[in-house]
Formats: sequence, C-alpha cells, structure tokens
Amino acid sequence: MTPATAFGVLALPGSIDAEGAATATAGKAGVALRIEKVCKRYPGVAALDGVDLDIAPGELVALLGPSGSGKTTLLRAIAGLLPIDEGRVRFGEIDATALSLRERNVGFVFQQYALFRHMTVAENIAFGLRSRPRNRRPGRAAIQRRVEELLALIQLPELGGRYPEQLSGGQKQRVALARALAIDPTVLLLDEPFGALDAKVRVDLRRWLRHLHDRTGQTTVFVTHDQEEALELADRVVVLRQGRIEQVGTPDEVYGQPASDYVFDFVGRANALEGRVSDGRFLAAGQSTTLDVDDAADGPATLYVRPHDVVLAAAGQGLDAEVAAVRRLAERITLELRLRLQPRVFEIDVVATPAVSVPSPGDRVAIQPLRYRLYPRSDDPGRC
Ligand SMILES: Nc1ncnc2c1ncn2[C@@H]1O[C@H](COP(=O)(O)OP(=O)(O)OP(=O)(O)O)[C@@H](O)[C@H]1O
Repeated sequence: MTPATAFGVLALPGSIDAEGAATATAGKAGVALRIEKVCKRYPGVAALDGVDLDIAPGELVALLGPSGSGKTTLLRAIAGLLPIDEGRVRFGEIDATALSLRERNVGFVFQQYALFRHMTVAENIAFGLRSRPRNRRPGRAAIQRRVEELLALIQLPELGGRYPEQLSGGQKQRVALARALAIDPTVLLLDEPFGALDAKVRVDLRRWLRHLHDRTGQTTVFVTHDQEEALELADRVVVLRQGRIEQVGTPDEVYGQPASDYVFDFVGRANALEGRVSDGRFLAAGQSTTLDVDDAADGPATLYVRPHDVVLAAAGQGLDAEVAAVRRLAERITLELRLRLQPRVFEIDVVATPAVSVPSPGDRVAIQPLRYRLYPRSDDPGRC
C-alpha cells in the first residue's frame, strides 16, 4: 500500500464538497458507524469472528487487545482496505460494505508516518484535496486556506514549507493527522498512531489528540495495544480477543467492571490467585484464610485483585506472603510478593506515611484483599 491510496477522494452524500473544503473543521458532527456480524477468515484463523459494534457519531473509540486479536483487521474492514467474508459495515444510513476506501472517504493514519518525502508539509496536507477529480477539487486558494487552518489546528503554523525529514517523529505524526483531516473524512481511523514514538512524546500526543478530537467532533477509531493509552484517550474501549469482542465499555467500565478474567488481566494491573471455591468461600492454594465469594459455584477458580485493592494486615489476619522486592515509582510504592503455591507474583501498592513502615525484601507479611472478582470459566465456540 502506498500512502496515496490511504485517502478517500470521493465523497459520500453529505460530506465535504469543493466549497466546503475551506470551511472550519471545528464543530462538525461525526457519522455513526455500525459493524454487523463481520467475519474475516485467513487460513487456519478467524481474524474477525462475528464482530458486532455500534459507534455513535463523534465518539472516540479504542480497539484494544494483544497482538493477533484482530484490531488492525477490524480497522481495515471499517476503512474498506480489505474485503470481509461476511457481515456489513454501515456509515450512518449508508451500507458501505461494497464501497472502496476512497468511496468511504475515510482518513487513515498509519503507525509509521507515511508522508510523501518529496513533498513539503503543506503539499502533503493538500494532497487528498488536490488529487480529487476536477469537478470536486476545491480551488487553489480554498486549498491553501484549508492547509493553513489545519497547520494551525496541529499547532505547526510555521512549518508548512518544511520537508518530512526536517520534522521530529511527533511532528510527522501530527502532519499525518492533518493530511487525513484535510478531506473532511467521514471517519478518522488511526492504526497505532503513536506506536513509533518514545514514551514522553506518546503521552503528550495522545492528550493533544483528545483535545483535537474535542474540537473536531470527528467519529474516530484508533488501534492500540497499550491499555493506558486506551483508558486515557477513549470515550469507549473495545477489548478484542481472538477476533471477537470481549467487552465494550467506558474506560471506567472495562477497568472497574471487567466482563471476564481476560479483560481483568489485560486492562490495568492485575493479580491472580489460584484456588477453590467451597460453600461461598474461596480458599487460595497454600493459604488457610478464606475469602467470601457469595454465589460462586464450587470448584477450582482463579480470583482476580487489583494491586491498589489490597492492604497490609496484622500477622495472621490475612493471606500469608513474603516480600520479594520493593519498587518505588515516584509517590507509589509497590511490593512484589510471593505466596506459597501461587505461580504468579502478587503486587500490592502501599502508601508510605509516617505511621506505616514499608516492609523490606524477605519480610513476611499478611495481606487483605478488599475488592476482588471471580469469573466462571467459559468455552465460547467460534461463530464464523
Ligand atoms: N494477510 C494475512 N494472512 C493471514 N493471516 C493474517 C493476515 N492478516 C492478519 N492475519 C491473522 O489474523 C489475526 C488478526 O491479525 P491482526 O493484524 O488484525 O491483529 P492485531 O490485533 O492488529 O495484532 P498486532 O497488534 O500484532 O498488529 C492474526 O492471527 C493474524 O496472524
């Protein structure tokens, strides 16, 4: 794929026309997206396995999941960059399933900037408008106004005359965004847009993108495998697993009420304790203290706990553990604990106050989980 094919130049009814190209981006309402029972198979794998997803106009949605879970495939299916085997993709009232990328008029940003090296920043941004058919191409002055407006929007008003190689990675990615926005896309699709940037620039740029989105109101879908990025940036997070949606929810919902052990483990920091449930009590392997788990069915189970939902307890008043390591990260202190017969390290966050002395490696401690979750084991057969 060359960058040139990443930009739609034909408009869906109701999207930007030649005159509209020069109008302000701010305040535009986005279009609704509907993904219906979408399947995409490759030999030996269902990359998308019956995906249903509704995205509201103007929403900023993150596709989150580990490598191979289907994030990029879903984004490309929305873009029209790859044909799907079954299902439908709707842009508002329009069935876009059979439309090409260009006809869908999407703005697509790749992880690696994909700017044209031989064009200036301004020429790169103008590219999608300039390559429209003559009858839909805005005039030279309108394109120039649009480019200036976008350079201001991405906060690089002075850099229109530079070439991509004269920009930092973060600046290049902002230009890639401006180029995608220039055509006033029906939807904005971003594939790991900050993946190639260093940690500090990533954090700055994602906050910047959130502000930009709040101004433009464009329906936006972005792929990330970084749960922190998804939680901080998105209105809603779609957690994918092996081509299926495991949970869709606000950042608070997927973090605070994970629908499955998979989501609990993938979104946020998690501890897992292996054990058994019997008569509404969970007994972790290697422990004698039990935890109340009300309605859980009897049998082997794994209990999930966040590091900040555990406190240190008096000796004999909780689960028995040994401190393996102490990590200090700015104001947060994390204890890495070993529990007998438990395969995973167990982490807890402690706040050091004058009244609480932080244990040292080798100390024995008792811990009390305050909030925790058990999930039933499920085997979901494939749909495609
Ligand atoms: N062109 C292809 N041919 C064969 N299999 C493919 C192809 N593209 C993707 N797959 C498979 O489809 C599944 C989903 O891939 P996809 O690239 O969507 O995952 P992802 O979540 O975006 O992963 P990553 O974070 O590594 O980019 C994987 O098992 C992958 O190996």
